[in-house]
Amino acid sequence: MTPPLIDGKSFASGIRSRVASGVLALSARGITPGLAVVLVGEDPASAVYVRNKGVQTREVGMNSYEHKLEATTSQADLLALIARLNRDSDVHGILVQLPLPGHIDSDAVLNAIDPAKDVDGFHVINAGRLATGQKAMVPCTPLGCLMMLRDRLGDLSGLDALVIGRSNIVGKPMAQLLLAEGCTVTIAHSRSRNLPDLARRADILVAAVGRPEMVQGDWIKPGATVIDVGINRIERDGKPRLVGDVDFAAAAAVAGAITPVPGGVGPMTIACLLANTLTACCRANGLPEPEGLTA
Ligand SMILES: Nc1nc(=O)c2c([nH]1)NC[C@@H]1CN(c3ccc(C(=O)N[C@@H](CCC(=O)O)C(=O)O)cc3)C=[N+]21
Repeated sequence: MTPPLIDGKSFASGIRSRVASGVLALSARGITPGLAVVLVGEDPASAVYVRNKGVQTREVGMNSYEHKLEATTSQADLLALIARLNRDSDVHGILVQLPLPGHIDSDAVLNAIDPAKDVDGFHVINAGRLATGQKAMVPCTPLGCLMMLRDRLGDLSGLDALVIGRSNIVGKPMAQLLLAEGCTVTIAHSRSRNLPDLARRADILVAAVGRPEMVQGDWIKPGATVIDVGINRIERDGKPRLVGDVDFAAAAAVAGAITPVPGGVGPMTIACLLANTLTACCRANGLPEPEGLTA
């Protein structure tokens, strides 16, 4: 029996059409949400993301502002650009593509973004708001994972959730969201002991560890919902391939539901970036937030 696949691609397209309706409703008031993306230098992982993003921003009717800076750009120049975008009332969302070059202090840059425009949800204020149950901008990848989990499982309260990965951009905010949903949350990482045993207890398993196919089929509790956040470029049989952090074929034989890579979490991340930009724009204009697009 093949388990139900969670089709992130079609889920994301549903989110985008709801964002597009929200954008259309704003146009009656003469408001167009604007998203500014700042890229410093060139990183291959970032290139994947940026390729799809500009197109999709315009597709939902938003303005897209792209700022491409040299890899040698100084931190002061980058901070000056962010200050300008913070003041620009046409810009409702600001995303600074990570990773930044080594000579730049990422935390200083992320914390310079106006928290109200922080559509990535990486500002320490937004992390703190999320952790304390206050209205925050929620990081896009965990938000997309939560939407898919709610859609699949309905009420998540009381379920055992394992998050593998402790990054600020996925693992930690994912754990906060699941905790807020009433899950019993375990946060593990690549060096955790007894990872297979922890995994076997999990009704919800979120893999965001960045190790190709690390999660094995026999780690999966039968019927569990598996969310694979990993996007790893590997070579197999001499061909470049994109794989997740989960051994998909083996896990799919046991899981109740599973996200593929590609076509799972990735497309949802971009859709949630657009959702967050719409949310930020509504908040900035004192309008009610779009329903079903926030945490
Ligand atoms: N400030 C910041 N915020 C981010 O959210 C951010 C970032 N920096 N830096 C880079 C990573 C990477 N990332 C991806 C999002 C979607 C896909 C995606 O849509 N992937 C497709 C596959 C595309 C392909 O075929 O190569 C999929 O999974 O189906 C990939 C990667 C966001 N990131």
